[in-house]
Amino acid sequence: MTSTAVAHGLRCFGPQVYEPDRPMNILIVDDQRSARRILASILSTQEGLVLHEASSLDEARRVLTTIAIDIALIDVRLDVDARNRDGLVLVAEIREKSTALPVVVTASSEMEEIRAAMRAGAYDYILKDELCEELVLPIVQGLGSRRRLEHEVLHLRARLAPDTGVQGLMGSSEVIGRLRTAIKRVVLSDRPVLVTGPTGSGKEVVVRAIHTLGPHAGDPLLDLNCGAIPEMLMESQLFGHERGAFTGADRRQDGYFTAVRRGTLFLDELAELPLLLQAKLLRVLETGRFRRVGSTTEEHFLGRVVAATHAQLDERVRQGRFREDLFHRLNVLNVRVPGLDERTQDIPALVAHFCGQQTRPLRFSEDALEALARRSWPGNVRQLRNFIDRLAVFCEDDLIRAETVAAYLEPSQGLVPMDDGLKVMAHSILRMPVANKLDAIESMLINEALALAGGNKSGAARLLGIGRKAVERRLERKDESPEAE
Ligand SMILES: Nc1ncnc2c1ncn2[C@@H]1O[C@H](COP(=O)(O)OP(=O)(O)OP(=O)(O)O)[C@@H](O)[C@H]1O
Repeated sequence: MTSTAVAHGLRCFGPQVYEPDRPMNILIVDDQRSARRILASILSTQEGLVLHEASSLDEARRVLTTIAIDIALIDVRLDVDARNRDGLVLVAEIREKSTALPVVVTASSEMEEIRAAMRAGAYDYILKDELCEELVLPIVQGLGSRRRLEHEVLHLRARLAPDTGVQGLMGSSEVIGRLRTAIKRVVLSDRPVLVTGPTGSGKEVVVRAIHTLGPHAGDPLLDLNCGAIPEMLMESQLFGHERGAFTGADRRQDGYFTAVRRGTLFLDELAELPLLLQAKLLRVLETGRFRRVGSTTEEHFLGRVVAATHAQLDERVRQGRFREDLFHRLNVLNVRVPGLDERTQDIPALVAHFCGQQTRPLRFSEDALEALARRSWPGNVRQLRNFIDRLAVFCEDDLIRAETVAAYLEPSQGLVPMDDGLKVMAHSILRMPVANKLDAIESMLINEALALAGGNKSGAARLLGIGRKAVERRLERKDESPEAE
């Protein structure tokens, strides 16, 4: 086998990486070197193509496992034996397991073979007795345009995402903007994704957006809670099982790895996955293959794994409760969903969204929204949603005011604890476009305190929690500073 491109090291038969500007990978499969050379010399006149060659079915499979092949030109007979039809086997396998576009290369006298190839899913055929630029290049160029269009559609879909796939993700803060960008980036790859963030922050919403925006949104999104079922049962749910594999296995059963097809397998609460299954999952991610319980035959996993956890996985690794190699494998594409306290600016949009889901009209006054922003939300967006659901049931007024918020909040849900409150404040101050933030904040605080105390320095000092002299010193310093002139 010769391969002029660096292998992408991807995970399964027909890996997909959507990069519109990358060169087109062409695989020439023929047992005769001279035939491969002729095709290669015709194609080498074209820019933007990277050629790969394979002389047998097995070699072709190996190339397809490691390189994102776009077009495969396949001789039907891959052996001196005239009965050999390995090329047709390859066409069928490619259509089942890959996004490569197969084209058969055969003699014009073999009409039956051509028909069989088209039935197996070949996109076109090239006649061996007419191998020339005029006939080969239009086919390859046509399929190349098709592939580029597919890539472009994916990119455009991802760019238009604010109005489509991430529409369930409410909020307009900078933080949520960055989250949307991260989602759109990971959609362009087919590697596993790890979604992290505190409980109730919206990890599942993010996983759904990744699936919806991806190229296989029409295939299933299956979710499995790794902490909810016993290990044995989980293994058979994930991998499927053969008839008689264990007591009660009275028929062969597909698992999630099969049923998901090219869709998304969402492993929720990943940190709870038992160690044995962690090893098995790693193998699937590395080889793209798995075995049912009780089977000796390997099958291909075609979908994408997206895992979520609110646990600190690196901490679990240190404790020996989570495999380091699996952590690194998954952590390549990490999407972090921030907690609600990091994006209190999103509260009005979230409130409007959840109010819109009620069966009665409900709205919040400005001061009520401010009161919500001052509270801590350890249960994050889920807790906010539950709070609004509760108000919708128990509160008679349609307009919610700050007093109502205070009355209906759970007693345990006090104001933001002082440290946390200061932290949230510090986060937003640090993002402000102000040159000297420390000075700006100090003078703002002093001015506010003076205004509240009616210009009385002692009153302002009491509000600030410092002495009157300290207030005066700071006011003098302010007057002397160059900006004050
Ligand atoms: N940005 C958001 N916009 C709209 N709804 C949201 C948003 N984030 C979360 N939600 C809603 O909040 C609730 C909790 O979200 P979700 O289940 O995605 O959280 P999670 O992080 O997966 O929680 P857990 O860690 O407990 O599994 C859901 O009802 C979800 O629809």
